[in-house]
Amino acid sequence: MASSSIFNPPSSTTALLLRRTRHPIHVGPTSLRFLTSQSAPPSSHLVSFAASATEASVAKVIDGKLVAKQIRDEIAAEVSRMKEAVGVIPGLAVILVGDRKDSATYVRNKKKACESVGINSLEVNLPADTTEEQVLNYISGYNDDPSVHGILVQLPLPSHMNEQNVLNAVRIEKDVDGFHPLNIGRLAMRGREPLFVPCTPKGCIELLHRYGISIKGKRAVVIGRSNIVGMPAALLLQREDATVSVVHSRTSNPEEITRQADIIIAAVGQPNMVRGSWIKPDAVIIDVGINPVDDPSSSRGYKLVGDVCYEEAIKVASAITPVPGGVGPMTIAMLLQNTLTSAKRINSFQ
Ligand SMILES: Nc1nc(=O)c2c([nH]1)NC[C@@H]1CN(c3ccc(C(=O)N[C@@H](CCC(=O)O)C(=O)O)cc3)C=[N+]21
Repeated sequence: MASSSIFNPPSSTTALLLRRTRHPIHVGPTSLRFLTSQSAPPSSHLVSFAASATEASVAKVIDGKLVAKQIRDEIAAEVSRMKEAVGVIPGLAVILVGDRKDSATYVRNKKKACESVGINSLEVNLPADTTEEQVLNYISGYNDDPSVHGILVQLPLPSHMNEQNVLNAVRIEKDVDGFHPLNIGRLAMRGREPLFVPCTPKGCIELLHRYGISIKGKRAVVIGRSNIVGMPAALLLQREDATVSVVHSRTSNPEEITRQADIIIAAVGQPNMVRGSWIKPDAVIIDVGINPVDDPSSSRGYKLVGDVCYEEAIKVASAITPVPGGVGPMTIAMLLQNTLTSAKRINSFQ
């Protein structure tokens, strides 16, 4: 498998990152797969440890929580630099309609994340029976508010609302979710640049970059074709010169197609759907799914699992994102990054 390893030698940033992660790995022209061991052996033992490698190996865990923290630190430094230089503090407005518990949790996490980097957050919570017109009024107010650089309408919206109308109303210069059709259109076109890229797919690609995993020329399979993850993820991978297939609910042979992938991005919302048998040895797996499943042993009564069967995948893949602690924290970090980018652009600050 060494010759088909999709890893490149890491940049210095990556090397730093890898050193701080749980598993020591040898990075270089050969494969990154290494021995089964959840706990890292001391580095001085690594050689003999690796030399005895014969059978079972386990994927490297891609630590989204750690990378997200690094990115938040970088953003915090930029936010204070901008504040000192031009006196502007980036502002993010979040509109939440209805009382879905998961949405409320996400919005709370976004607010906390804003605070942690010095971004101002404005939040409006509207009852489920709010009219579309009222939501449009809020958007229009934030569109015109110079202290707001990003506007996020938490999805899903209540069913009586036309999501398309609402998303189209966000000024493209403040569309930090990257959901405006003009931003998506530019993402799809060669030679064009969107103002913003959707946060979750952007976070997936950022993880690959920061772990030194090359995308160019690789076979990528995206499982799921949603507007917010699957579709933009496929577009982004294609922009990165991958050869991309999209597997969806009407695909007749999803397992066979997925098994050809060097890189898998799973975003379907089906717990443990992708089994070990779907995965080519040494593939890299980015698991976007965040699915609650019953777990009586947990204090919450449930636990979160991905779209990929982690226990099986970790034995086959070369690297994998965990759930939680993988893509989720990256989504929020990319939202903060988009908000900072927006504030810089609006104020012509480099
Ligand atoms: N307009 C809009 N933009 C969004 O970006 C958007 C949205 N609507 N609607 C809902 C989804 C979902 N989403 C998540 C963000 C972070 C975590 C996250 O940080 N999860 C953590 C913690 C999970 C936990 O323990 O609860 C983790 O995976 O480690 C999860 C999910 C953003 N979304």
